[in-house]
Amino acid sequence: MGLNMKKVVLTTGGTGGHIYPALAIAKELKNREVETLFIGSKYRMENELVPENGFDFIGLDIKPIKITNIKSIYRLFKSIIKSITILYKENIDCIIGFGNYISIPVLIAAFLLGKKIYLQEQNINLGLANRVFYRVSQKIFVAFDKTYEDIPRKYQHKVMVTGNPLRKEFRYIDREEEREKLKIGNNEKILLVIGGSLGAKKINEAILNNWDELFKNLDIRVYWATGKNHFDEINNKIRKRKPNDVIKPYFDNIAKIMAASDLLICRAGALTVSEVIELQKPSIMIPYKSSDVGQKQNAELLKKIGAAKVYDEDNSDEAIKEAINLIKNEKLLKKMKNNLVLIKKGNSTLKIVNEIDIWRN
Ligand SMILES: CC(=O)N[C@H]1[C@@H](OP(=O)(O)OP(=O)(O)OC[C@H]2O[C@@H](n3ccc(=O)[nH]c3=O)[C@H](O)[C@@H]2O)O[C@H](CO)[C@@H](O)[C@@H]1O
Repeated sequence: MGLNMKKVVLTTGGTGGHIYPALAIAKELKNREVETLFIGSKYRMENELVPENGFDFIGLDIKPIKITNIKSIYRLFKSIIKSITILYKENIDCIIGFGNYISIPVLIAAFLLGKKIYLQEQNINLGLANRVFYRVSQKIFVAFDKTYEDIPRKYQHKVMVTGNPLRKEFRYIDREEEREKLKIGNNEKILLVIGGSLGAKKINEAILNNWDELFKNLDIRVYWATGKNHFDEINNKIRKRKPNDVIKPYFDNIAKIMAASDLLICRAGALTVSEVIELQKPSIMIPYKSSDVGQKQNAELLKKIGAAKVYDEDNSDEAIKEAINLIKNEKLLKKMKNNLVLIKKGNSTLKIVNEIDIWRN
């Protein structure tokens, strides 16, 4: 590693939705011979996902912050001090925060040390961490035009609408080629069922409730990611399945399956939404209920342009029934697909990396 190499810290964690965009940026930085270091929580999935992708990672003792709990405040304080030590020693050129509480102590440390801060927001609505820091950031890269509404006019010059950085596989992929590789018949319909990066209990239950009906539809092949924690239970419960159905805890090759699919049943996590837009896939979305994570707004955007049908968690059963009908309605599927062209954003990773100012330091 050269003495004069530039160095960028990426702080992120919690779920795939916050980590994958950071990995996409890190890969592009690596292409440009910029060093990177990830800082996240030692308790969450970044702890494995980041090193698996070949990047340096430091996991801190970070847990959700409860301001009424002394122990939680003490832990926050400790992670700020630790972050200051790390950032000081590493002599970094800038830091990029990807939202989530995990980024908070690291960004506080960066602010105290006067480091350049950039932010990336995956969701339509600005999340809590990004809400705290946009004032002191150089720029905030957002995925959707609507996010402007969450930022006062005074700070809007800091906003750049780039779309979400997606894994590279999503950019260079062809539906027909992937269908051929998966040996999908001409009349076969592919239904992809995924929760977020951790799976979705409600969606799983609804699929189980409607499994007999799905089984009867011989022309529907189901690809179902249950989430790692739910897999064993589900696998034991299902007695009959069509030979082509694929049930797994998680698909590592999701871009390929998504490209090959005709319809998705999914949560409305920001990354899933951006991937669905990029590959122009019709979907039935069942957003996660908690208002903290903004999935409802993400889903509404697609509904508004006629690209997705949206169901409340409590109506998940109906959503599955609708999917079984919709997947046979080629005319409507085509229309939904075409409506997505309107909001495609192009290569966000390049736009962001081009904009980061580390060369003048
Ligand atoms: C419960 C929760 O906190 N959810 C939040 C979390 O979502 P979460 O990380 O769960 O969901 P996202 O949709 O943003 O990302 C999921 C990612 O996992 C991938 N995937 C999924 C299943 C699979 O089998 N294989 C696979 O690769 C998807 O392709 C996608 O890239 O962060 C998002 C981004 O800030 C938010 O919008 C969500 O509200």
